[in-house]
Order: sequence, then structure tokens, then C-alpha cells
Amino acid sequence: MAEAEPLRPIELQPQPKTVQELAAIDGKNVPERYIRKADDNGGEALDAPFPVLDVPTVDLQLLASSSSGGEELKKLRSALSSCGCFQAINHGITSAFLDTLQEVARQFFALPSEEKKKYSREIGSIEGYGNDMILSENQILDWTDRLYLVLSPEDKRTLKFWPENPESFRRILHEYSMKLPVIVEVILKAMARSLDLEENQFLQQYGGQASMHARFNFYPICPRPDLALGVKPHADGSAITLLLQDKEVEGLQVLKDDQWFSVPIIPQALLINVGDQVEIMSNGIFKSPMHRVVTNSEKERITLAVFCVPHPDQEIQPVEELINETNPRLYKKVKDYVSLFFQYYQQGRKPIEAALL
Ligand SMILES: O=C(O)CCC(=O)C(=O)O
Ligand SMILES: [Fe+2]
Repeated sequence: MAEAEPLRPIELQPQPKTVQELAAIDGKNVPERYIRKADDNGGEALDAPFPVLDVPTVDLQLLASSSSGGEELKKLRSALSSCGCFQAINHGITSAFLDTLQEVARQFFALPSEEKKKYSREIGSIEGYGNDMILSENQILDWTDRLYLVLSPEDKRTLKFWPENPESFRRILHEYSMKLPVIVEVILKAMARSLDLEENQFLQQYGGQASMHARFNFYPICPRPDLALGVKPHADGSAITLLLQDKEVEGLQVLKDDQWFSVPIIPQALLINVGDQVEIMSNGIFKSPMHRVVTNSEKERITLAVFCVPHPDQEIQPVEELINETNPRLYKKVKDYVSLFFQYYQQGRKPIEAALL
């Protein structure tokens, strides 16, 4: 099946232990494979205090009704063309529901290893419970365990990876997945309007057969936040990503003007970030931000990222109206960007460069 391909990168060897298990064995050191070189960070310590990024807050209710030139649209445009992300509030999902979602995620990761391993991913496959894949011999690993699940289309779900413990996990995650498409639509339409485009310009390319992939990220307490990263620097290969941050523990950082900034928490907000595919559609006006996650020596952290991804047969390219003499076309037409993404990612290259003209 052609569209299963992107989910099958070449994994060299399985890792027997999850990070949670490693952390429980030795609470003082991190294994060699997780240690980053000092110059990885331009000489700056990973656990240094970082400046806080001023991430704009956008009210989705206002955004949906905002017409060209409106305040909320201006905020959106400026956010996406500067830091590439914004905090979405008034998105229609209640605080109580988000609390429940966070709670079932917490309960899952708190289960004994044997129980979680019933949902283990298979070698070379992304879906399921597990740790960072080893894709190259000298890869430095991320201090994180994950549960990766295809949410939609529903017939592409692999239920054997969906936890049955806690008992309400499947129902809550399913409910969440039902609440997201309208949010994605409001955002993609507003993105187009904010650039004075007909509002369906991005939505059309996103297409009617797009999928949503959920990644629960669990970051165990790390004895050496100065040496390890929760997630290495990367940009998302999605069209957009919806991130539910931990309510209490920070860790996400975004690169802006060659400086790392930490992303503040707004409880109950969804952090929306531009993925490479919207950067391509917008001909580079909207930025798919480089981001990473730092670790914490006192508290664990749990987040839920949902990647919104066009169907692999869908052609993605810069919207014609955004190209002119002063703004030449920057990107080629691409298809199946997620496959391209993995090939480049494995070679340690920046995937969006493959789409540059
Ligand atoms: O956990 C976070 O704050 C971000 C995770 C992330 O960047 C991802 O899952 O792609
Ligand atoms: Fe990410």
C-alpha cells in the first residue's frame, strides 16, 4: 500500500529500554547515546535560562468571523510570518475536556512497563508505544518515550496500538479527534484570508483526504538537562501541528533569529505551529519554525502533538497569487512530503531544502 511507505523509515536496531526505564535504573547519569556535544548548541549550555518567546495569542472565535484587515487576522499573519506559531484560545474545546485528555495520557504513561509494552511499536514502524528510532550509527537519542497513533481517517487507525488502559483512553482520544477538524478548517481559511487570498486556497491543497496523527510525548525526569535534549531540533513535516502542552512543565523552545526562546504555557490553549507544507503553500511567507525540547531534572512532562498531513497523492505548491516579480517562487511542487521528510531527516539534512527551487 503506497501510503503506508512514509511510516516505514529504516530502523537499524531496536532499543530494548524505554527512557522511562533508563531513568528508573540510574537517577544520576544519562547513557552515552543521549549526550549531546557542547558545540551542538553554539556553545550555549542546554540548561541555561533562555529568553521567553512572545507567542501571540489568537482568539479562534474572533478569527473565524474576522474579515480582511481585521485585528485577529493581522495578529495571525504577523505571528506566522515571524515565529511561525501562535497560542489558539477560544477554540471551542472545554478546559474540563482537555484536563481529562491530559489525565488519561498521564495514567497511561504511569502504567507498569509490561502493560505499556502491549502497545509497543514494531521495528521500523512509527505507530505504537516506544522510544526514539535509531536511524544512523552516530545518532544522538532523544530523552523521550512516545505513543504514536493515526487518528484519522478512522479506517486507517490501528486499534491494537490504542491503549485500553486507562479504560476511557480510546473514547477520550476519539472525542478529541472529532473536535479538531473544525479548528483546522478555521485556521487554514484564516491563514488564506490573512494574505488576502480567497479563503479556500490553503484548504484546497490540504485536501479532503488529509490525515491526523497523534504523538503523545512523555519526557521522564532527566538527571542531566545540561547534556540531553527531549527532542532534537526539527521542523514539523505537517501542514500544521496542534500541540497541547503540559499544563505545568515548560520545555519547548523555538529558534528565532538564530536564538533559542522558550515557549510559555497558556493552560488550555493549543499551540499551533506552521509545518513545512504550509511554508511551501505560502511560498515561505509563513515560517515552519525549528523547535526542540529541553529536559527537566525535577518534573516529568507530557504533551500531545497532532500532525495534520495532506494525503500523499495531494500536490503541494506555492499559491500562484503569492508569486510575483518581487516575490519569486521559492518551492517546487511536492507530493508525499512526509516520505521526502524522512529521507532527508535520516541524512541529517533539513527536509524543506528538498523542496527549494
Ligand atoms: O513536546 C513538545 O513540546 C513538542 C513536541 C514536538 O515538537 C513534536 O512532537 O513534534
Ligand atoms: Fe515538532
